[in-house]
Amino acid sequence: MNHIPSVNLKDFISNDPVKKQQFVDQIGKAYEEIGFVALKGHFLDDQLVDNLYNEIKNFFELPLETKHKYEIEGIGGQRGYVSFGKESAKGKKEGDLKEFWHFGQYVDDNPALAEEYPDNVEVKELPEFNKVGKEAYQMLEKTAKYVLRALALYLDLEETYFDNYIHNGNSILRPIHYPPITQEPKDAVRAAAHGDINLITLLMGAQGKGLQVQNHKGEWIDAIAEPDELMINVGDMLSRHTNNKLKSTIHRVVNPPKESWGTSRYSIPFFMHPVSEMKLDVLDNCISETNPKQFEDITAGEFLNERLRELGLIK
Ligand SMILES: O=C(O)CCC(=O)C(=O)O
Ligand SMILES: [Fe+2]
Repeated sequence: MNHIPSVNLKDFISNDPVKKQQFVDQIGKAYEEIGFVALKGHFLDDQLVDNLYNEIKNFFELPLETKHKYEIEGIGGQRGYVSFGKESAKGKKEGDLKEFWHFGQYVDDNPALAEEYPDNVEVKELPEFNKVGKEAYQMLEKTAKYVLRALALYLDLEETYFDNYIHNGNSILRPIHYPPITQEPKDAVRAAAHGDINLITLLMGAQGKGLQVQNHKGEWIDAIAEPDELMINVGDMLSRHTNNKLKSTIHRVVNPPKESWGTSRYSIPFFMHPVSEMKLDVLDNCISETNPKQFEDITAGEFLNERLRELGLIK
């Protein structure tokens, strides 16, 4: 496969059972082969998308000393600002050429969990920043819930199988700024090759060149979305849970050609996580003689901690 298939979530949400089943089959097949789809018909409207880009551009343009105020020690970068070069892909020593922000879950019906998650960080200089971030978070979460319902059906589970695991899940909205490149980057890239940690990722901002996905032949293919599409991929948690029936595909963000070094890239992934207690143990119906169990039993919380350590975000 040398392109990313496109699907429309409206087909799934429609009351037409034929269209609904077609969506399930299309996304399931795409995730068994390339692990990515471009998705139309999501719940983000244009105004919200514009507002979010404005807010995050304004944030990243703040003076470094202001941004540093929002870099919180001791929480593995799980909320607030993470400065340039701090995160490196698993197994790589050079930091990625990016800075980013993390919005986390908004819990209002479970005091114990509200206590467990770090608080979201308020940006004082930008009065609309947190409101817009929260709205985008919740619309992406809603979109992800339907995508997971389709995948549950594809996996012969109850349609609402994931609903309880993702309610109040430990998901993260990560606006990323890849600044202009000002000196020879040597081995450093905007985002080195990696697989995502979480269940699924919904990515805003894949409209320009930069994001590349490795197909099963090992070739890098460009992943470019239409203006109204989100790029949505399988992460390692879902790949483990399905015994790699659904593929968490390695992807990267390459540096632009030298004549475009002066331009920034902004992208905004939403990493859909379940609650920490969810068991990622391989589903029985994904084990067979030809595909024996490939992964040890582990919870989502344990798996996340293991990976944050490998990324250099916790010690
Ligand atoms: O910036 C992008 O387009 C992709 C970023 C990404 O893959 C990630 O943050 O996991
Ligand atoms: Fe990624």
